[in-house]
Amino acid sequence: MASGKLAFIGAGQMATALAGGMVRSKQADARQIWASDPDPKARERFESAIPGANAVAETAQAVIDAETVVLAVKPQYAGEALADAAPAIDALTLVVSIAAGVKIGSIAAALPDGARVVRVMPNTPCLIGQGASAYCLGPHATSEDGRRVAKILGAVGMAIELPERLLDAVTGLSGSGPAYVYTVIEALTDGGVLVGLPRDAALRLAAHTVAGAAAMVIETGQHPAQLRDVVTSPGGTTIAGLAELERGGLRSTLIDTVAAATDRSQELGR
Ligand SMILES: NC(=O)C1=CN([C@@H]2O[C@H](COP(=O)(O)OP(=O)(O)OC[C@H]3O[C@@H](n4cnc5c(N)ncnc54)[C@H](OP(=O)(O)O)[C@@H]3O)[C@@H](O)[C@H]2O)C=CC1
Ligand SMILES: O=C(O)[C@@H]1CCC=N1
Repeated sequence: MASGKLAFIGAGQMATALAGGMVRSKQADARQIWASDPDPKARERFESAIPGANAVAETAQAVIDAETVVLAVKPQYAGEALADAAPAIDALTLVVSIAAGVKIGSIAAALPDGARVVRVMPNTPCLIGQGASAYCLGPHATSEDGRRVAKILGAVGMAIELPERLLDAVTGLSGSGPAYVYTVIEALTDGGVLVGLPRDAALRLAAHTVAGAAAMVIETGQHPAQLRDVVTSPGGTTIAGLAELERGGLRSTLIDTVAAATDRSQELGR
């Protein structure tokens, strides 16, 4: 990946997040990055977010001679995007799909026999090197392809390899997860405003509280319940807040949220 053309089909949010993260982490040279997108505004945004990168209307132009092709269109457009790319794909091309729900089998079926396919589910914090991704190798992808993908994803956050049957669950948890957490941060901020904090102070306190708590889980390796107990003084403020949180059903709502998003990912793959 340090050398070689990298082509994104679709120059939207996720292509921009991944390409931007890779350039920032020096995993890719911006001039080697190409993207195709029918939307001129998306092309403009991609090129201005990643100075030196090339965004074009035609997929054939973006993918020709690419070492790695990343399918980064909405799942509904995957078929047509792959049809445009297929003539330029051969055994030398590594095809990485980030499309939610779209199975390796259906990607491979749209490409020449023997295509090397890796399915990935990243998330938007890849843009700032804090992504959480999972990936799965297709039948013709090599262990070197696996190392390459792990290196790319590792440069923009953490990544784990999982069997393909679990990638819809990953989509429901970490792929979509940033949106849940933004909602939590926004709601905490509103709570702060309700009790008298200026909005900007409340937002900063809420976001850093979420970031700090997540870092505690990651860095201490302690169970979240143990860490919560340390915050929760007998007869204190936290237990008063937690009692209300349980009455509101946050825990079961979040469980149902992940399950609903996983179901939707499965539907997109049918
Ligand atoms: N957003 C996220 O947090 C995550 C998204 N994903 C997956 O990444 C993929 C991209 O999502 P996201 O970046 O959010 O979507 P976006 O809509 O931001 O980007 C997709 C882009 O692809 C363009 N496009 C449509 N058809 C084609 C085509 N045939 N050839 C080339 N470009 C095309 C779209 O143009 P137009 O708008 O005109 O249709 C759009 O600009 C999806 O499959 C999604 O499931 C995975 C993980 C996280
Ligand atoms: O909402 C979606 O479908 C995509 C997939 C994961 C995050 N965003």
